[in-house]
Amino acid sequence: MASHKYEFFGPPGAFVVTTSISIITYLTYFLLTPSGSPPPAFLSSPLTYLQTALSTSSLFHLPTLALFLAYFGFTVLLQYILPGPLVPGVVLANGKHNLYKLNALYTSLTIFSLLAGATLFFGGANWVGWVYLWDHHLHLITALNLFCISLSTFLYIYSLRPGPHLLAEGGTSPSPLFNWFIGRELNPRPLLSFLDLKSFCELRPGLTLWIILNISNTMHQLRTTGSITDSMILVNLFQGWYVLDSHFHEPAVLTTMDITTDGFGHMLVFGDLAWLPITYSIQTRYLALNPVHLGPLGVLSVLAINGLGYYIFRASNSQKNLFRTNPSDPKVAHLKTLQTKRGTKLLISGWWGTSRHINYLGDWVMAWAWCLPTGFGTPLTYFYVVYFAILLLHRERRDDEACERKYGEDWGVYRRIVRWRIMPGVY
Ligand SMILES: NC(=O)C1=CN([C@@H]2O[C@H](COP(=O)(O)OP(=O)(O)OC[C@H]3O[C@@H](n4cnc5c(N)ncnc54)[C@H](OP(=O)(O)O)[C@@H]3O)[C@@H](O)[C@H]2O)C=CC1
Ligand SMILES: CC(C)=CCC[C@@H](C)[C@H]1CC=C2C3=C(CC[C@@]21C)[C@@]1(C)CC[C@H](O)C(C)(C)[C@@H]1CC3
Repeated sequence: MASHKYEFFGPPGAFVVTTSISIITYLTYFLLTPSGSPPPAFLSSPLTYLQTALSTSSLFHLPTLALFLAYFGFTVLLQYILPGPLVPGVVLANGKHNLYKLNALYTSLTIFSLLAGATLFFGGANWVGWVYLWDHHLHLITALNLFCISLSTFLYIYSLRPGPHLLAEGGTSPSPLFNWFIGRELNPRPLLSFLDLKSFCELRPGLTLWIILNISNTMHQLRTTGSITDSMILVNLFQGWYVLDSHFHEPAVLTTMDITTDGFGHMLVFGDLAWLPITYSIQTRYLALNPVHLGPLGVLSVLAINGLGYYIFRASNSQKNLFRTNPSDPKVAHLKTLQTKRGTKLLISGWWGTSRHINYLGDWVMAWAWCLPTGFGTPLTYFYVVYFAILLLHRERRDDEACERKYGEDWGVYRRIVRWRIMPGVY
C-alpha cells in the first residue's frame, strides 16, 4: 500500500477534498446574502451563524431532486434524438477508439430556446420556472450532492465487473475510497451504449445548468429591482459565450486529459455536475442580491479583459487542435516543431512556443473579467479566480508529469526550448 504513488495526498486527501467541495457548495448559499457576503452575523460568530442557518432551513426537497433527474434525463434524450456526427476519440491503450456523438451545441440551443419560449409566453421574469429555481436553490444543492454521490458509487461498483473495459491508471490504487474519488473506469458506458457518461457530463448537464442558474439569478434581479444592471448583462454574456464556445468546439474535449487519461469518479462527477454550476454562478447570484452598476468605463475595461483572455484561450487551443488533427493546414504548417521518438510532434513556436500552457493563461485572464463586474464589496465573488489559479497550477503539474511519461527524454528537450510553464517571463 505504501509503495503506491498517489495524487491528491492519497486516501486522506480524497476524503478532505470530497467533504470540502460539498461543504463549499452549501456555503455559497449561506454566505451570499443581501445584508452582506458574508453577513455580519457570520463574521462575528461563524459557527453559531451556520448552526442557526442549518437548523432553520430544510435541506432536502423531493420534487427538486425529481426535477433535476428529469432535466438530466432530458439532456440524455436530446443527445439521442438530435442529429450529430459520430466522431472517433483518441486511440486508447488497447489500440481501439471510442465513437462519440457530437451534438452538444444543438442540445444547449434547444434547452435555451425552450426556456426563452417559456419566459416570453408565460410571465417573463415571473415565469414559475425562474421563481422555482431561485426559491429552491438550497434544495438544488442537496439534490446535486445526492445525485453525484449516488452516480460515483454506481460507477465504482459498475467498474468492478469482469474485463475487458479499460481502467484509468490512477484509479487502481489499493484504496477503494481513493479509487471511488479519482475514478476507476476510463470510459464508462453503462445502460445506454451511445452514452459516454464522462464526456456527456463534462460538457452537457452541468455547463448548461450553470447558464440556466445565471439566467434565473438575472430574472431575480429583474423581479426585485425592475431592471438588469450592466454588470449582470456582462457576466451572463461572458459565461454564456464560454459555454456555447465549448459546445461549438465539442471535438476539442475529446483530447483533454479528463477524457483521455482520468477515470470517471467522484472528483469529475461532482466537478462537472455540482461544483461547476453552483460555484461558477456565484457572481450572478451575488449580483442578484447586490446589484452593481459599472458605467461605460467599467464596461469597456472588463470587455477588453475578457476579449484578451478569450483571444489567448481560443487561439492557442484551436492552434493545437488543428495541429493535432491536420498538421498540413496552412495555418499551422509553417510552425516550428520538435519530432519525438513517440511519433508525434510538439509545437515549439506560435502560441505553444511562448509557454507550455498558454491556454491556461487566457482562461485565467477571462476569470478576472467574470469576477471584476461584481465590484469590490466582497471577496467571495473572487473565489473563482483563486480556485481556478490553484486548479490550473495543479493541472499543469499533472499534465507535465503525464507528458514526461509519454515523451520520456524528448519532454526534457521540449522543456528546455519552451521554458515557461504558464505565464511567459513570470512562471
Ligand atoms: N473552466 C474550467 O474550469 C477549466 C478549463 N480548462 C481549460 O480546458 C482547456 C484544455 O486544457 P487541458 O485538457 O488541461 O490541456 P491542454 O489543452 O493544454 O492539453 C495538454 C496536452 O496537449 C498536448 N501538448 C502539450 N504541449 C504541446 C505542444 N507544444 N504541441 C502540441 N501538443 C502539445 C499534450 O498531449 P499530446 O501530445 O498527447 O497531444 C498535452 O497532454 C484549457 O484551455 C483549460 O484552460 C481546464 C480545466 C478547467
Ligand atoms: C474541485 C473540483 C471538484 C474540481 C473539478 C474540476 C472541474 C470543475 C473541471 C475539470 C476540467 C474541466 C473542464 C471544463 C469545465 C470544468 C472542469 C469540468 C471545460 C468543460 C470548460 C469549457 C472549456 O471550453 C473546456 C471544454 C476546454 C473545459 C474542459 C475541462
